[in-house]
Amino acid sequence: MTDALEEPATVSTSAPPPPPAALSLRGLSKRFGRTVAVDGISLDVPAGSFYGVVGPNGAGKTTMLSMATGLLRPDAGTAAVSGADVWTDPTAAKHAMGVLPDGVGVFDRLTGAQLVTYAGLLRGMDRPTVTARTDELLAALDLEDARDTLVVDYSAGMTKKVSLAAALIHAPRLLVLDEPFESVDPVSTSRIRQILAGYVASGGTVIVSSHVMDLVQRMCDHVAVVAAGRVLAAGTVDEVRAGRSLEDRFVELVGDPRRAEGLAWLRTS
Ligand SMILES: Nc1ncnc2c1ncn2[C@@H]1O[C@H](COP(=O)(O)OP(=O)(O)OP(=O)(O)O)[C@@H](O)[C@H]1O
Repeated sequence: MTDALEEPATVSTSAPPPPPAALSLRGLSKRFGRTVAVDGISLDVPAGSFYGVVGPNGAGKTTMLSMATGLLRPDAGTAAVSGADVWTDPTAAKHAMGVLPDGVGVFDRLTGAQLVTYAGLLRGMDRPTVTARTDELLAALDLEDARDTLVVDYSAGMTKKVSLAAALIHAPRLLVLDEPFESVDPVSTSRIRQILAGYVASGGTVIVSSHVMDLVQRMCDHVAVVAAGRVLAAGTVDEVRAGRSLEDRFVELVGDPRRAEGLAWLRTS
């Protein structure tokens, strides 16, 4: 009797497919009257990245992020969160995402604690979990003393922080934060950076828009430079800055044609 020959183990040589991008934009476009705010933007934000979006005033950052998060319907193009289309599969896409929009009103006749609690209950979370997380978030963002103050009486920075808490409460896998540090004091900025760094280290993805190049260079691992509704450069921070500071590279990419012109009347001597 002969021993049966063992079947050779089959070794697959094909690598597993890469995970879908945390956020994938294809040909996003938006026009307001004659103003082209976003002009066919395509961008992939890798899962697990800390992604900065920078650009001059009026570049189209808020319009792009609003379309990417389902707040503004695009004229053309698509946005998908971990493969779920934001407009045709909004439940799945929005479940995976926490959003801090810029310039969108909050329910400011609620107290800070009520606003964060409301955000958690709206996400279908149970009340004990919402209560515990609300307390933790308000403490982490230094809002404990203001928890029972109406948001309408908050400062701009406090409103930003309570809105961030509302975006975080359901522990989404993707955070989209439009200008999260605007009006926020340095201690709170540092605290928020720590929270976000820990979140990325645990596998979350953060997208932040900011005008503070130094902050983006230190905090983010990827960056996109947007101007006039288009992406001028995108990649890792080191790729985009190409050996210079991000600020120098930004000015080089975006240009500053009016730098030395005019305002002679403002010079006192
Ligand atoms: N609702 C709107 N109606 C008309 N025009 C708009 C509207 N929203 C934005 N725009 C225009 O679209 C362009 C892009 O604006 P957007 O707010 O997206 O820029 P941004 O990069 O976020 O600017 P900033 O850095 O100043 O916040 C600007 O020219 C702006 O005036």
